[in-house]
Amino acid sequence: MAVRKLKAHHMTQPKPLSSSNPNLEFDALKVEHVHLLYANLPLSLGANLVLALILVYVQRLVIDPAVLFGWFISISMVSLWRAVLMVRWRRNRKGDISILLWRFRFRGGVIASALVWGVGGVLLFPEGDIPHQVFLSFVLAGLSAGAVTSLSVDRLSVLSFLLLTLIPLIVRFGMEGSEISLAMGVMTTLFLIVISQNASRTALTIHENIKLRIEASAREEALQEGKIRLQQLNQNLEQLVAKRTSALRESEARFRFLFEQVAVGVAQIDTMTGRFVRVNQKYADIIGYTPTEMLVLDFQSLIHPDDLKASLANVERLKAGEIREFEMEKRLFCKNGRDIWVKLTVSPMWMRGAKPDYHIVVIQDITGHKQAEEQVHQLAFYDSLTRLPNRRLFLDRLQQAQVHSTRHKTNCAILFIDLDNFKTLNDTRGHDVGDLLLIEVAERLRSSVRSSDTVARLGGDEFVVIIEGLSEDTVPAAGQAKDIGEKFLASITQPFKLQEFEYHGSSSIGIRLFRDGETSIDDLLKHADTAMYQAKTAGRNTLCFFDPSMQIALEMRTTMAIELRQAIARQQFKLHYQRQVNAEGTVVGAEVLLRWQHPERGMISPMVFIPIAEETGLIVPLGKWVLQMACAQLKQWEHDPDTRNFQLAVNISARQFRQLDFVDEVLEVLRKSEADPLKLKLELTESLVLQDIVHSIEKMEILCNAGIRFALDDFGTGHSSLTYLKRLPLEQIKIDQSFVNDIATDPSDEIIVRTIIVMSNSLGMKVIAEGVETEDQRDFLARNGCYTYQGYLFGRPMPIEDFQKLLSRFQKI
Ligand SMILES: Nc1nc2c(ncn2[C@@H]2O[C@H](COP(=O)(O)O[C@H]3[C@@H](O)[C@H](n4cnc5c(=O)[nH]c(N)nc54)O[C@@H]3COP(=O)(O)O)[C@@H](O)[C@H]2O)c(=O)[nH]1
Repeated sequence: MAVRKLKAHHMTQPKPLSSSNPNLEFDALKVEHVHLLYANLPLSLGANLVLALILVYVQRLVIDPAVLFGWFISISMVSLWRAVLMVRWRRNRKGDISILLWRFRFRGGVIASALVWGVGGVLLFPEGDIPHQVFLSFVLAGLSAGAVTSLSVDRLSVLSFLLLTLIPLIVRFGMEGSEISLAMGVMTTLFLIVISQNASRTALTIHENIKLRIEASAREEALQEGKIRLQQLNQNLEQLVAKRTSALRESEARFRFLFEQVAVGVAQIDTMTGRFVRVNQKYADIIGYTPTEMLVLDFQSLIHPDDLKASLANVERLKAGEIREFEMEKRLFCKNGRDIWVKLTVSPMWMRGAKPDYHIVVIQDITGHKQAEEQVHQLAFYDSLTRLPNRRLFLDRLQQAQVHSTRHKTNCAILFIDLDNFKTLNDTRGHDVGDLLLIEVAERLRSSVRSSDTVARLGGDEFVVIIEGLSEDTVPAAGQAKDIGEKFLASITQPFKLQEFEYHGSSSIGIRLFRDGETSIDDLLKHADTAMYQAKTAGRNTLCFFDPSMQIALEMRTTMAIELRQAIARQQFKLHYQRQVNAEGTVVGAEVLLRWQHPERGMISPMVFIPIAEETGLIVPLGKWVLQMACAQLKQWEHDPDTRNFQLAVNISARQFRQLDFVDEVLEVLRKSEADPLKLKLELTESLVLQDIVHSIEKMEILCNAGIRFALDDFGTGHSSLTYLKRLPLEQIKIDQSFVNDIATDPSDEIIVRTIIVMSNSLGMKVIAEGVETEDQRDFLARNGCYTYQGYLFGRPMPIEDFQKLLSRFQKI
């Protein structure tokens, strides 16, 4: 019987059955027991009544009818009660009455019935009438045997029935006292024992059977339930999958609709290949391709080169997870080759791993905005006629130039340019022609400067130019500014073709040099304007500096440059020789130093004229002359045993060294003079060598191979570095006099000098100190390993005659 059915008999709250739950199993057992008991009851009651009737009928002859009647009524009442019980069980078994109560009631009925039968075994026992006694025994034994079958489901019921039914009979047989009665009693007792045992065993067997059945049912039930649950789960799962699939389809449809209908361009790009994976129509339309054409393109190839770096940097940051998305404005190339401005947003899309698999790119064509912006910018910052920056932008650039000059310590200049007689042209030829002149002047100014310089129009015929990155020193910077100003003057004096007529114009230029932020930009502009008016007053077509001393210095410079040129031809240059001595004070050589003997101004320092000679290029012939003189002197010294081993140091300027034929020229001078190259020492400065280290080394090595020696002049004042020092073919390092000056007083100079000496020694280079003026300085240098000196302590630079005279007088000091 299925457990589900068993549960129906259970009058308590139905509970799920499980073989693993012993309580539930026990409940089910009881239910089954009670059910079987009541199920067997109709037959049992029927048999009871039939047997009672037969018994009463057979015993009527030997037992008092009243007893018989009374007993029969009793058994009938008991049977009736049990029948009622059975009917109620059938009706009410699903009610709320405990199964134990039903079992109790049943047992009550059994006991009552057994008691009546047991009483019957005494009352209906005919004394001395063996056949009727046997019959009675037979009925009761039969009844007991029947009870074993119908009651053995419940051991208590069956045993109590057997005991209560048979024991009175056994007692009665015993009371009879006859041999046969006693034998019958013994036999009935044996029967009782045997049948009780059987009943017990049957009860056990039935119990086990039911238990097995229940367990099997429970297992089957559990299996069935599992199956049902699985089916339900499966069903739920299918429903869920169906729901999700439909949601996904819906979302996909929505996405596709959005992707296609959205008013911006959307594309999906493979992060690995940079290729377009999916492109909506709008995207393709913006850049003039079809979506299919775009699938063979990679995103990078469409980006304008100017925006590529910034774009790739953003993509890298996105890939690295540094940013969640980025937005930028950039240019993309269209299919027709033109570029457009787009506002672009890129966000990552993950499918598999930690790194994004795709990028979603959204673009909006903002070319129109950009053009409008550009127009607004042009109107705000540019002069509409000449397209030059206007006053606003000029002031901004001027501010930037100030910052730049402060940071880099370079000079800048403002050139204020005003066209001469512009008003007359305007009045006579009309504004259109005037405008044409302004446009043309703007173009000429623009083409005369570097793109980094600013040419602006302030209004009318006033132009301003900002020149940045001029020399650090004021006078050379002024010279550079003047050169540019003169270029402008010359350019504007070139004829202009204005419509059909040729116009000859000129301009006046005011120059204001500036170096840091001390002067306000308004003042700078005013100063340049003032200088321009000075130029106008000076007769136009000219330029003026705001600072008159600058003008004077420049003029002097110009004069000196002219005079320098003449000085070579007029042989106004002389060479002075300054001795170089060793630790013992013995002269080991000299440095040649150029002097300009000016007929009016007297002796001019090389500090003054060498920079001008450099600027004008005159240093090249001048330097060659110095070299020729030095080599001739060396050749001469060869004849004297006292001077034969002298080395002569010659200063080489940067411009001279940079000449393409410098090496050939030096070798040529040496060859012609027949001087010993080993005695010639060329002094190069650190900055000169570092300007172009590769070519410097190249040239030095060729000359070195020819026997010429090199010394590094002014060492310590530049960017001294071991790395380059090791690469240079140097014989000697010259400690700059600025360090020597203060070695006694400045501890840091002391350290620098010591370091230079140690470094030179470790690199296997000789070291010489220049500017040695005191014995203390010499002693300090000697103590620290420098044994060659040059300076006023040993002798000032002097003409060769004095040098020779002194040589013969004091070989030692
Ligand atoms: N390219 C060339 N440059 C040259 C040449 N001749 C000179 N110069 C360079 O001009 C700079 C100034 O030279 P000068 O005025 O001659 O000064 C030199 C010495 O007079 C001076 N000196 C020497 N000893 C002392 C001293 O004890 N005290 C002191 N205050 N000054 C002293 O030092 C100058 C030597 O400098 P250096 O060349 O670095 O050894 C100078 O830079 C010259 O290089 C030339 O023909 N060509």
